[in-house]
Order: sequence, then C-alpha cells, then structure tokens
Amino acid sequence: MSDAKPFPPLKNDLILRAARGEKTERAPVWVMRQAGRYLPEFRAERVENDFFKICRTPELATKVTLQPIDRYDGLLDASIIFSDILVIPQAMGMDVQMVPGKGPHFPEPLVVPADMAKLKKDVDVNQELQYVFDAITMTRHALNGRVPLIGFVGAPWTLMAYMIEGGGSKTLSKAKEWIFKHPKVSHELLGRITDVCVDFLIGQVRAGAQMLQVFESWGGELGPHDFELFSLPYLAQIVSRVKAALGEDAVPMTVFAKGSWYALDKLSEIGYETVSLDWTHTPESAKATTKGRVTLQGNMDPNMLYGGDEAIVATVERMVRGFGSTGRYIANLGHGILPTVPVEAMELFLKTVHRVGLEVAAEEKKAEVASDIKVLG
Ligand SMILES: Cc1c2[nH]c(c1CCC(=O)O)Cc1[nH]c(c(CCC(=O)O)c1C)Cc1[nH]c(c(CCC(=O)O)c1C)Cc1[nH]c(c(C)c1CCC(=O)O)C2
Repeated sequence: MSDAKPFPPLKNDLILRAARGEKTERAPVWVMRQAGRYLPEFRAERVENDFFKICRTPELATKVTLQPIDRYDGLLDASIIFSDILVIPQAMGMDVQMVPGKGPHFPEPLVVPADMAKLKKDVDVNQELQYVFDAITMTRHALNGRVPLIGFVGAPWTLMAYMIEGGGSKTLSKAKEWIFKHPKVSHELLGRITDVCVDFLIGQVRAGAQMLQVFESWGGELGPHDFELFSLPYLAQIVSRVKAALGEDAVPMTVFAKGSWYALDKLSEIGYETVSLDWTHTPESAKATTKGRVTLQGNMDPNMLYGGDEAIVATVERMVRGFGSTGRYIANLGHGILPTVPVEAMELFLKTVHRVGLEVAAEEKKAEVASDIKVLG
C-alpha cells in the first residue's frame, strides 16, 4: 500500500463527527439506496449494463456512486459505494442474478443443510471481492474529498435468509425452518458468513471506506428471543472483530436492524457508534432508550416521499426537531429510497433537512448562550 496515491483531503466530515458524538454545525444527511433506480441517470446506465457488471467494473461503480453526489450537489453529506449485500453469497460460491423488475434470484439456493458443502470454505476476500475494493479506492479518489465514503455488508441473518429463500420472500418460512429445526447448522452457517463479513469490512476500510454500515434488513422478521440468538451475537462479533483488527477508532460503524425496535437498547451497547432506525420509533422514545450511548440515524418513512411537499416538510420538521440537530444525529430515511420516488421529492427532503437543521442549531446555540448568561449572572 506504500506506493498508493494518497487520498484527497476531506472537505466535509460532518457525518464522521456526528457518528463519533462530536457537536456538528447541523445534522448531516444521506439516504439509504441513494444511488439507484429512482435516478434517471442510473436507469440509463442499467439499459447498457447488467446490475452485477456495474458492481464488478470499478469505473462504472464509481460513476454510479457519484450520480447522487453530483445531482444533489452540496446537499448530501456522505456517499455509499455502489454494490450489493449479495456479493457475499457470490463470494461464497453461489450464483446470484438480478432480474429486472423482480429483484435478486438464486438459481440454486441452499435447500437442505447438506447443501452447505457446496459453499466455498475459507473465502479469500482479496480474491473474490477485490473488485469492490478497487471500486472503493477509485471512488474515494473521484470524490475528491467532497464527502466521506461509506462501505457496507449485509448482516449474517439477512444473507442466510436470502441464501435459503433464493430471493425475496413474504414469510421467510424456509430460512425459519432452518433456524428452528436445525439451529446448530444454522449457527455454523451464520458463523461462516460472519467470517466473510469481517474480512470484507476490514478490506473495505483498507481500500478507502471511511465509515461502515451493516444492513440487517430482515431483523424484524425475528421475534426478540430469536433475534438475540440468531442476529445479535453476529452483529456484535462483526463490530468487535473489525475494531480489533483496525483499531477502536479507525472508522465509525453503523448497525441497521430493520424492524427490530425491541432490540434498540441491546444494539446501543455492542460497540457500534451509530444505530440506524426505521420509522417505528419516535425521536423521544429512541433517545430515552439509547441514553446518548450512540448516534441515531434515520428515520422518515420512505413512502413519505410520495406524500407531497407539505407532508415531507412537516415530517422533516418533526424529525430534525425531535432528534436535535447538533449532536449524535444523522438524518436519513427509515429504509431505502423507493424506485418510483420523484427526484424532486428527494431534493426537497434534503433541502428541508439542511434548513431545519440550521434553524435548530441556531436555536440550540441561543439557548446555550442564555443559560451561560444565567450562570454568570
Ligand atoms: C436487502 C438489500 C439488498 N441490497 C441492499 C440491501 C440492504 C438495504 C435494504 O434493506 O434495502 C443494499 C444495497 N443495494 C444497493 C446498494 C448501493 C448503494 C446505495 O445504497 O445507493 C446498497 C447499499 C444497490 C442496488 N441493489 C439493487 C438495485 C436495483 C437493481 C436494478 O437496477 O435492477 C440497486 C440499485 C437490487 C436489489 N438488491 C437487493 C434487493 C432486494 C434488490 C431488488 C429490489 C431493490 O432494488 O431494492 C438486496
């Protein structure tokens, strides 16, 4: 790495400071799935190229990662590398296709525990996922320090569920049959996926990622008891092993366990700096549960972007005022932006977060000065 070109200096570190619990001038904002199908420029790219071809071609992944940063110039405080959580099952030897209009499809999912023999043992991420590392390094240069670059993985339970279901599912009955009927084998599989997640995240940071997010998108499909058995221990292992390898303060890490509202207290004590919330929390309840231990990220219902200007503005006002703008808060949606959202609605969301964030920051400052004067007086 010594001959590698140094990265350009970072000009906007708001999100890194917010994640570390430092005061910020306003709440930083980015949006999950911000580089994707709601953008006409991304859809144009997809006419030319298969989804995984974009992921595997650093020039294309870089181009698509930068699309929202360029379009919403100055409004986004972070970028997220264009890739997918399903590159890990691919690295483990599974075939995954992205079917337009349908989503991911595994022609040969894991059906019975014996199918685990088909998975590659001791996955070498430098060999299997080097293309993601190359895309991260290239993107970090192309960003030219405008905003930090987020790397990510899918969490073990969510990935296991995809590997067994073979794609999306309403009930996850097949994956649940595994954990309930074959808990021992399921833990073995979760452990093997965890090993890859850890190596992959470490590699992403070495390649240039400045923050990491772990997506447990199907967390809420598990009840509290099963979440503690089949999700939480692996989420905890990931953060502790990544930090053991890179150093406690190397990069801030975020955990997003969608639907697992019941686990918020536990999620705020396993080592992640930031916990990302879906829209089933109020700012007040989330703050009361987490007690300042972590930075909170979220959490507008992505469907609110269909609600019209007034609804968007009112919701952002409530959200940013509720979470507070200058400490331990990163504005985002409560899940990924949806493919049919108008680009103007996203712009209004971002602009309103900025406006309200600055207003709240000024009010907070005024209140501070007033209380200082009172103390002095
Ligand atoms: C569950 C999950 C997946 N992928 C991801 C998750 C976790 C987040 C979440 O819960 O939404 C994460 C993801 N997927 C993608 C990114 C890229 C960066 C970004 O956030 O902008 C990220 C961070 C690109 C993508 N991943 C996918 C697309 C669209 C594919 C296409 O162009 O056909 C994009 C831009 C495809 C994908 N990939 C996946 C599904 C279910 C689908 C199909 C439906 C959908 O689009 O949401 C799996």
